[in-house]
Amino acid sequence: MSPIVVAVDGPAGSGKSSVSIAAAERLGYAFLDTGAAYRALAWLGLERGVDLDDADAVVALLDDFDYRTVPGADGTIVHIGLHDVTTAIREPRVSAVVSDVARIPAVRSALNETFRRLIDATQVPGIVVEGRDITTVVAPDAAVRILLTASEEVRIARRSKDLAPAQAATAGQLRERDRRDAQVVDFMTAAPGVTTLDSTDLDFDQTVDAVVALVHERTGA
Ligand SMILES: Nc1ncnc2c1ncn2[C@@H]1O[C@H](COP(=O)(O)OP(=O)(O)OP(=O)(O)O)[C@@H](O)[C@H]1O
Ligand SMILES: Nc1ccn([C@@H]2O[C@H](COP(=O)(O)O)[C@@H](O)[C@H]2O)c(=O)n1
Repeated sequence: MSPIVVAVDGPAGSGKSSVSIAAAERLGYAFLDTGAAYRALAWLGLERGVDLDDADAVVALLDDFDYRTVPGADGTIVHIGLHDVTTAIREPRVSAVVSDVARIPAVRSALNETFRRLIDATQVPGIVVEGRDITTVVAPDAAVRILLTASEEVRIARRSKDLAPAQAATAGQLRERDRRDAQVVDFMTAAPGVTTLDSTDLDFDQTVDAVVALVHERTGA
């Protein structure tokens, strides 16, 4: 049977991963972080010294992109081949270039196919899938579609807390990443049928509660 899909989109630092992981756990659902795949491909490009402005060279990386994920206690454990890149793909140097990879249409179609395969293979009743174009492109027919937002100021402040003091200045990087990503997909305005959840004035638990309540309301489960 097809899983219940909860699609969550939103800008950088809006809480998509952390809130989706917690909501999935409460619901007994699986979780899919689509940004991790874009980050892993960008990481591979950096490792290989590929010019990420060269679309053909980036697309060629897909032939050798052995991307694997395993659910971990704090989120998704990401491997490329035998190499654990879970931490490396979150480094500011990857965040700084991931949009270059994500703007390439052939990359988007290939990764979207991967995401749909992973969704179809879900072994539990549902899956929370988060990214930028899940509500609109990857799973537009999802049972629950959410645009998770928060003011830019609050998102930067939350992100600063995640980073080591030496890296705190890079929290502002998310503004530039949003600007570039928004040229490719619209994750700032809710498409028809998508519910906007603004967490600016909500704490973490209140935000998770709101997602879980919406899933119960929409699915009756
Ligand atoms: N409602 C909230 N109140 C306080 N902190 C929150 C809230 N939602 C998320 N956070 C915190 O904000 C930070 C950013 O969240 P998270 O990494 O989940 O965002 P994201 O949208 O997945 O970001 P990115 O797109 O950059 O990967 C985390 O430290 C998370 O715990
Ligand atoms: N559906 C998606 C998901 C992500 N991206 C790109 O990946 C980058 C990293 O995503 P995070 O969720 O980990 O921040 C993001 O900045 C986008 O460039 C995407 O295009 N579509």
